[in-house]
This record gives sequence, C-alpha cells and structure tokens, in this order.
Amino acid sequence: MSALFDEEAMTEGIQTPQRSSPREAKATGKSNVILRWDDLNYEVKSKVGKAEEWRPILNGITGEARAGEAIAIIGSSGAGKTTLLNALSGRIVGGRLSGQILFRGAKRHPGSFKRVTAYVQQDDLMHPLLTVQETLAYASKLRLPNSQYTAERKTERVNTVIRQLRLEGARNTKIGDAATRGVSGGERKRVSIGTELLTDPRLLFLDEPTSGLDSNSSELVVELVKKVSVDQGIATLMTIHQPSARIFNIFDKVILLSQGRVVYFGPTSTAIEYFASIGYQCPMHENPADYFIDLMTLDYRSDDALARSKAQVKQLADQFTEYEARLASDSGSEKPPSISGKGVEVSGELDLPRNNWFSEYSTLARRDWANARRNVPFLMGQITQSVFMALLIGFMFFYLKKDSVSVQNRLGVLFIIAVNATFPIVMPFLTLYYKERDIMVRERSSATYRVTSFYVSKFTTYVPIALVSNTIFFIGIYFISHLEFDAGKFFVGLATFFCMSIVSVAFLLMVGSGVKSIEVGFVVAPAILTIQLLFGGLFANPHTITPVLRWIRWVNPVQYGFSSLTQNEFRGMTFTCSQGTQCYQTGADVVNAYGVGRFTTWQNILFLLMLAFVDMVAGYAVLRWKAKPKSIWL
Ligand SMILES: Nc1ncnc2c1ncn2[C@@H]1O[C@H](COP(=O)(O)OP(=O)(O)OP(=O)(O)O)[C@@H](O)[C@H]1O
Repeated sequence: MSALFDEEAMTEGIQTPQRSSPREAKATGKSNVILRWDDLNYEVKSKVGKAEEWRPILNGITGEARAGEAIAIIGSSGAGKTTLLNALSGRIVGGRLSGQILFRGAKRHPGSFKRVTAYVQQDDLMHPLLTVQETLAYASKLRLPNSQYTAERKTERVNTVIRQLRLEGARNTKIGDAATRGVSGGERKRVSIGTELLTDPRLLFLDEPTSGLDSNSSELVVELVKKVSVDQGIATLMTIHQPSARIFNIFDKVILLSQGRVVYFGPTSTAIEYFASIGYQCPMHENPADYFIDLMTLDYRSDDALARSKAQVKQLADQFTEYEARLASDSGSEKPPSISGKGVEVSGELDLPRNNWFSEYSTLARRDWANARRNVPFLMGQITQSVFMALLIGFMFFYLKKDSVSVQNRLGVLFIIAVNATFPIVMPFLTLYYKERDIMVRERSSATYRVTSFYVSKFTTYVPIALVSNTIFFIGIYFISHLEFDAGKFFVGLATFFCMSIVSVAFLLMVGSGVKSIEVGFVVAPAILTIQLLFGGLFANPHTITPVLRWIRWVNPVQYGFSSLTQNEFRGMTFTCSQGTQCYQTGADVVNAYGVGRFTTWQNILFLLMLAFVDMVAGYAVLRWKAKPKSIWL
C-alpha cells in the first residue's frame, strides 16, 4: 500500500461522523456492505437474419461492495463492464434485467438511490466557460440541500473536494473545450469526480475514468479516488481498461469479466494466487492485469483459435463458479433473502432532499448568465449581425416616401422585420441550447434538479439577449428606412417585434427539446421557419390560400407579426398617386388588399403571446418525457 493510505490519511478528512468506517463496522459487528448484487442476468434483443433472439450480455453475476473498498471491473472490450456498472447504478436502459440488487440491505428507491450515490461518466460534460471553483460551487448549490447545508458549509465542502482532488492549482482555470484552452485532461476528470463527491456519496461508480489520460494522470486519478473512498467509507466501483501494474495494485478487489461472466472476483492481492491454483501462473515480470485480460480475450484470428479461446473462457468462468460455491459452503453463507415489492426509501439520515424550485431556478439562472456573459463570440456575433442587417436593409429601403410606389417597399421592410425576429434568433440559440440540454440530461441523471427550473432558466436567459440584439436591429431599420415617425407606432411596432422574438425563443426551445440531435434540429427548424415565411402574408394573400393549408395561419407567428406591423404602420396613412401605378389612397386600402386585417394589432400580439405559451408548454412536455430516466430497476 502506498504512503497515501497511511493511518493518518485514513482518518483525515472524514466528513460524516455518523458514517461507520470499515474498521468500526467490523468492531461493532455492523455490516458494511453497501451494495450487494445476486445472480444478475441481462439480455438484449438482437436480430439474427429476420428473426429476433435474446442475446445474453451478463450472466449470473454475484458480488458485493463494502464501505471503503475500491473495486475494479476489468475485462477486454465487449466483456460487459459498462453494462454491469450501469445495471448496478440503475442506469440500464432497454433489454431484460433480472436478479437482485440490495443497497444497504434494502431494495433501491430510484430517486434517493441516485441522490446518495454518484456516477462519473466516461466523457466529461461540463460548462467550458466556468472555472473549476465555479463548476463545483454551482454543483454544490444545486445538489446539496439547503436544509442540511448552509452557504458556508457548501463552500467548505467545495474547498474540501478541491483539496482532496488536488485541484488547488487549477481552482481559477476555466474548464475549457475544443475552442477554449482550459484545464488538463486529468484535471478535467478530477473536476468531474469532484462534482460527484460533493454530495458525500455512499457509492461511487466510475466508467473508464482513466481513458484518454497518460499513465501519470491515470495513476493520480485512481490513487485519489481510492484515498477518498477509504477516508470517507465510500464503496467505489470502476470499469478500467488495461490498467498498469501499479494501478492494478491500488484496488482492493477486482472483478474480472469475460463474455458477461465473472472469471474472478476477490482481493487483488490473491488474484495471482487464485489463477496459479487453477493452472495459470502469471509470469514474474508481467503486468497481472495484462496477463488476465489475455487469458479472457477471445482470439478471432482463426476459427480454431476462436473455438479454443471460447472454451478457455467458459472453463475459467466455470472454475470460478465452483470455487465460489466451495467457499460459500465452507463458510456456510447463504444468499440474502429475496425482497419483493416497491423500493424502500433510503433512511432519513442518508437521503438528500431536493431544494425548492426557486432555489434551483435562481442557481441555474445565475449559472446561465455567467455562461452567457462570458460567451463573447456569441454575443458579438448576435450584435454584429443585428447592426449589419439593420444597415443593409435600412439602406436597401432608404428613407421611404409616402407615395403609392413606396407601399411595396414599406410592406417589404415590415415583412423583413417580421422574418428577422425568427431565423437570426432560432438558429444561433438552438446551437447553444443543444449543448446545454446535453449537460442537463447528464446532471438530471443524478436527480440534480427539476426539468422546469432548467427550462424556465433557459427561457429567461435567452429572451433578454434576443431582445437586446433585436432592438438594435429594429431601431436601426426604423429610422434609416424612415417608417412612420410616431411614438405610438414605434412602441407598438417594437412590442410586436418583442413578442415575435419571444415566440422564436419558445419555438427553438420546443424544437431543441423535441428533436434529439442537433443535425436533425438544424433541418427541422429552418424547414418550419421557411413555411412560416411562405405563409407570412406577403407572398400569398391569406384569404386565397387553398383551404387545406389555411389552418397554418393559426400557428404562424410571421403572419400575426406581419399583420400587426402592417396595420400599425399603415394606420391613418394616405398616399399620393402617380400615373401608371396601382394606387392605394389610404393605409386601410393596403391592409384590405393584402388581407392582413383579419385581427387587430392587439389581437395579433395576444395570439403571438399565446403561441409562445403553447410552444413553451409543448417543449417542456416533450423535454420532460425525454429527460425522464427510463432505466430498469431491480
Ligand atoms: N442495449 C444494448 N443493445 C445491444 N447490445 C448491447 C447493449 N448493451 C450492451 N450491448 C453489447 O454487450 C456487450 C458488452 O457491452 P459493454 O459496453 O458493457 O462492454 P464493455 O466491456 O464496457 O466494452 P468496452 O470496454 O469496449 O467499452 C457488447 O458486445 C455490446 O455491444
């Protein structure tokens, strides 16, 4: 054991006095088994030609994880490591799972189990523009209950985690991503682990925490996780790919998996001895992990080699089953009793209640604003395109006159204003939303916050940004094109434009929530916006559209917006007629000719607000349904 795990280190930093350490548990005779799983079987449907059959992925897996233990799940690619981790952590989706899993001796309750356990996924999804300290601070505000943690205790908890994971040097460094340089890969992984450790979990699952890291960073990650597990009495299970000999020896126990069966589960220190006892002596200077993986890997180089390796894997798994049965009969241990019925809530002492909606919302809104403020390229892009479009269109329709020739141009400007409240908002914000939605799904998998608080926070962050950049556009075009200079008309026009922008934000949230991938979202959103534009009222008179398609007007914000802007602008106007042109004498003539006077300006504005509401509710409903964990629970 390395110096990291000396006596002093074992006791330093224990955060929960009520939790019994492995040693205390032994002394008091209290069981320190945190998780026990029995006879786990998992199969998925797979197609064989035209027929479908159930393909086994996990086969009769049994084991347990105790407080303070770090267990590695090792096996070659496709052995079932991630599947086992997902089954144990309650994240398996689809297929058929059977067997029994007990958390502290009781059946798991999905909500509270997820709150008091932690899962670190292989890819670290975090906000790139936040610093390490901020990432952990926001996570502590969202995940630690206000009823049990004061603001000072939350800060203390963040500082402890930063210290434990040796992140002091990177405290104020941004997380970063492909576009922005940030923390190193190892630090990033440690931040990911840190956000999970904040809640002081009983069980920690990690999926390939060392993948993509160099050997030193990998070793540091595993050593630190092991130290925290010992210090805080956490049972840790991690999948790991080809660990070095040094990393292998850090683990207390190891589960060797091959073809969904356990080939060995027990102390790391006795693995070599066990394999030697069944005729597989690990050579002196070979990494034991490599040696075991070689034994368990199927050899696809030829049919003969494949048959031989399959037989060997089967033999290894059978031998271990016999070995376990012998051990069980020697010690007289029995399987735990089956527990049926609904899951039991984790005891009050353990469960972490959720914070109230306003607390979640205000933390998420502050985090969203911090992200938005720092996203300078995005903000500059929005403002630049608003200024550019205002100048381009303003000068295209420069200083409109009040003759009948200008009517067409005036309608053109109004229509462009209406359309500009859709595309330039929807497309850029949709990109942002997709990134943030993925982080939300990740955070929600630990039951971190409600979908509504996330959704409303996105709406209240995007709307002001959209309104500010769009106001620049509206004011620019209004004065350069010389639309009717009248305070009342200006503000009603601006109000219409604002309402259209709000509908656009609601629309993008709906598309981003309903359409799974950004690639498809980027096809669906412009297609719908183009239809809105075509039926907007300028190209085709709404009264003459084929009856089958007439319903589109009810759900078309461009039509409501264009109608409102047109009526507002042309109200009370008169035009001088020049010879040889079609002549509208009054604004009312224009409104009638274009068929945009069905509803009044204010009615159109009301319809816009109603559309925004409907889009919001539809987007929320679909997001809630999609973000709902669909895992199978035992
Ligand atoms: N839902 C599923 N549908 C179809 N096949 C599945 C499903 N889940 C797992 N599998 C299959 O089960 C096997 C084990 O997958 P798993 O991801 O657990 O392996 P692994 O040991 O973690 O591999 P790797 O180290 O390559 O990630 C693979 O062959 C995989 O294709």
